[in-house]
Amino acid sequence: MQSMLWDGQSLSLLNQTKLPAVVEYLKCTDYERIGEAIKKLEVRGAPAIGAAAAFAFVLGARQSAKSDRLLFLKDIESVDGYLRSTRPTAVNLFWALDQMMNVIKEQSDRIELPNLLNLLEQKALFIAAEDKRVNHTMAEFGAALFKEPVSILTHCNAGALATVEWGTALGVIRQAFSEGNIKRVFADETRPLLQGARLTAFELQQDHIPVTLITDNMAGWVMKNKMVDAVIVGADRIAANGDTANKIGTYSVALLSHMHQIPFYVAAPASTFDFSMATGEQIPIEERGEFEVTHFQGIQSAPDGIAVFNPAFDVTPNQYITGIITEYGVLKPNYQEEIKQLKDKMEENR
Ligand SMILES: CSC[C@H]1O[C@H](OP(=O)(O)O)[C@H](O)[C@@H]1O
Repeated sequence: MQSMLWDGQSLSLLNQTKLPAVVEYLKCTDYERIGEAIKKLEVRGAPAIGAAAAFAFVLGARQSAKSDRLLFLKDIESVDGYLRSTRPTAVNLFWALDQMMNVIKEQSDRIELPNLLNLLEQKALFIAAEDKRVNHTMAEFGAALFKEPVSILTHCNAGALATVEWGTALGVIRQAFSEGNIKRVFADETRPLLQGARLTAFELQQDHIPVTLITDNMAGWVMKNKMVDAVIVGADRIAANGDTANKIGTYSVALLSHMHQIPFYVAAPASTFDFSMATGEQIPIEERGEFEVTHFQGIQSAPDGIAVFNPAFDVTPNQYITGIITEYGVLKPNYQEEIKQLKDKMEENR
């Protein structure tokens, strides 16, 4: 199941708001439509958002292509600005757009426009290919944590549908399953948009991985009853001290894991780290509309006019995180120092 497909002229996005009942691809031929898909969570998940934005940037650059170099640069700035405005929390969106803008800054006054457009497409393709490679590398490091069959709880969807392929948290689970070390996966349904019920349960069932769906308020009880050996979740932004933003409800799962002395792992590529943010206090938390909370599958489930608070993410302080699984290995506390070393490794690889 591919979250997106690039054919050289358009980006086809698997419409995740329709899953699991309907498998439908949206053929996007302009950057605004991809931006709209990110806003509406037709495509969602930090790495998937980053890759989709990179291809949107390619389409936007082609739409902006004109002989006047200054006008082209002005247009591309507005394409970049629009894409950056689509969702605020997943840093992969901004990381990917920085990668694309760097091509413009480094090359735009050195090469002809057709060659620049080709370079941009190569960069977007590289971002997508790297996501696939990184997910598999990270999965091997994560699976090595488990030497015998375990039951895992996960929250939201950090699978192939949240990335270009394979997944981060679900990538670790897929690898551990292939090594015979997954007994069962508990998937939190993940209110209000049900990424766990609609997407994680769907992905794992498709892969014949034993998955049990639970409502979010059951996580504590399955832990209390010793039905969970470890928790693995994804991430949308990790601060320089290891504080991690992820889907709303993750913080509660982390506290429950701590209370029940269950290892709590975050799985995320290096592109999810925000080295400019000292702690999680500074991570912008997206707030979404009330309809998502007052309606369940389109049916009103709360009184008219009720006040609603709908933060799409929360932040788990680093002290509740047992390890952060990356393509560079599993980071352990003291995260400040380990994340600095990760940053140095990234710069060496550049
Ligand atoms: C592999 S990152 C997935 C990450 O993104 C999800 O948020 P959303 O569905 O709103 O894009 C959730 O936080 C996942 O853990």
